[in-house]
Amino acid sequence: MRLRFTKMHGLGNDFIVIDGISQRIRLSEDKIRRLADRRFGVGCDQILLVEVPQNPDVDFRYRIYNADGSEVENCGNGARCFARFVIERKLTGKRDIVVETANGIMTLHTLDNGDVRVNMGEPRLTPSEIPFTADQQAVTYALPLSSTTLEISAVSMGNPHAVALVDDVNTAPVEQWGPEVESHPLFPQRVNAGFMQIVSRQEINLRVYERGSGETLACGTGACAAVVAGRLRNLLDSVVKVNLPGGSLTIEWQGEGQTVLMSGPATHVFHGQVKI
Ligand SMILES: N[C@H](CCC[C@H](N)C(=O)O)C(=O)O
Repeated sequence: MRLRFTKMHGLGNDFIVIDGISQRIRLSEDKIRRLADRRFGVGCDQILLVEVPQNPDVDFRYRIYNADGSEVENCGNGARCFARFVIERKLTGKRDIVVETANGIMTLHTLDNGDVRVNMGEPRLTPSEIPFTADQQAVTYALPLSSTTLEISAVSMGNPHAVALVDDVNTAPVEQWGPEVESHPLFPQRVNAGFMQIVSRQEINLRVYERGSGETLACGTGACAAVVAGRLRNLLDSVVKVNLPGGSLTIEWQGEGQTVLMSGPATHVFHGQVKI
């Protein structure tokens, strides 16, 4: 079949967005991997598949797939791109768009400057919710790797994140540590691995080796998880500029019991069709 899609990105974290309402499609893991392949396919970090909402109180529903074909619960950069997608296709005239993903319901707010602000919900910190194997909840945990032991925070933004502090993101061995953390046995559903450098109490540098996609130029849920981890360690204030290789996001978290707000850009690249 010929599949219509829209290519988009959030700070270089790139997506194939598919309208699964006007075109009936079943995405097998193999089809996802072929579409996401940067040489044999279109190429992307994740695929967003728009579906008819199950819940009458939401405007849209979409599913999220990593490049390796795994379906996931949440995607921060994808949420911003989704808002841009439905606005550009005139599927809504709303400034506040209520969407449903596997993680639950989120509100996407379009800002006057073209950016999108997403209420990412409350972070989950109990090991069973992440999921992470630990005797009890703690601010940090020791995570043994083959050549070192990392001190990580474990945070769920609907999807699991391990966040480690590094002195300099540019010299941190992300290529070596990332894959080991991603598939560490203490994370039964694997994990996104964030490497955070504290610049000040209002700014961090961050690299993320994403579960199912490898290192990306930006990770929205990873930026949220890093700020939560930094605040729990009393290293950050409530509004933080997060510098990722692809650009910067603003993350706000007032503390436990509060939701995390993420603001940043979403970019349309091109419309396309592909035979699958
Ligand atoms: N790789 C992530 C999903 C995409 C998250 C990221 N692209 C974002 O912007 O939050 C996971 O397996 O949980």
